[in-house]
Amino acid sequence: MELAKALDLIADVPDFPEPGVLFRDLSPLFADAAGFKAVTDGLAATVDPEVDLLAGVEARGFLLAAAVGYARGLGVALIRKPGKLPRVAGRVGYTLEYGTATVELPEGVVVPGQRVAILDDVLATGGTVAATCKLLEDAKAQVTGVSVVMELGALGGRSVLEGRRVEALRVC
Ligand SMILES: O=P(O)(O)OC[C@H]1O[C@H](OP(=O)(O)OP(=O)(O)O)[C@H](O)[C@@H]1O
Ligand SMILES: Nc1ncnc2[nH]cnc12
Repeated sequence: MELAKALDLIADVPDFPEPGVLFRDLSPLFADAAGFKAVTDGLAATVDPEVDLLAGVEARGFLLAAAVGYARGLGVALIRKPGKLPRVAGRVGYTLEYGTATVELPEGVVVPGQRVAILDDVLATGGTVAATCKLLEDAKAQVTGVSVVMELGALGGRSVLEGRRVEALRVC
């Protein structure tokens, strides 16, 4: 499937999870075999060839990082929401378009000096990815870039990540 057609499978849902938020729901895209493949291939092409490891952000980022990791022969660091990890190497709090959140890095996953690319579905305010960059850099990893399916340009995520390589398959 053509990438543009795959991206058209993303549904816009008004007023979720709260009034005023236009939620970009990737569920129909993930459920479509050809669409999921097109987006996986599109994201895989954005990842620097020199990367050692991918980082996927819970929960939707897990699917994308796993698929791209398989396509590119790379492992995945699971960047998790609080309370899930038995051994926490680091923790960073941040604000989201609709609330506050925390991300955690598991122990024994990142080796100092490793080059890591971050994968997620949506870049909105950039809070999640900025927190993930800090988490990885606190662990002495080198963040090579960020790849997302959709960037919500009006929410300014790219400016929060100034100086970083940010690749989006679609900017809305
Ligand atoms: O750029 P930001 O403003 O930080 O927003 C983007 C983040 O928000 C969504 O995750 P959410 O926290 O809703 O979690 P989920 O994937 O578990 O649904 C999305 O999957 C990104 O991770
Ligand atoms: N509008 C939105 N749609 C989907 N995921 C999001 N994460 C933050 N804002 C979002």
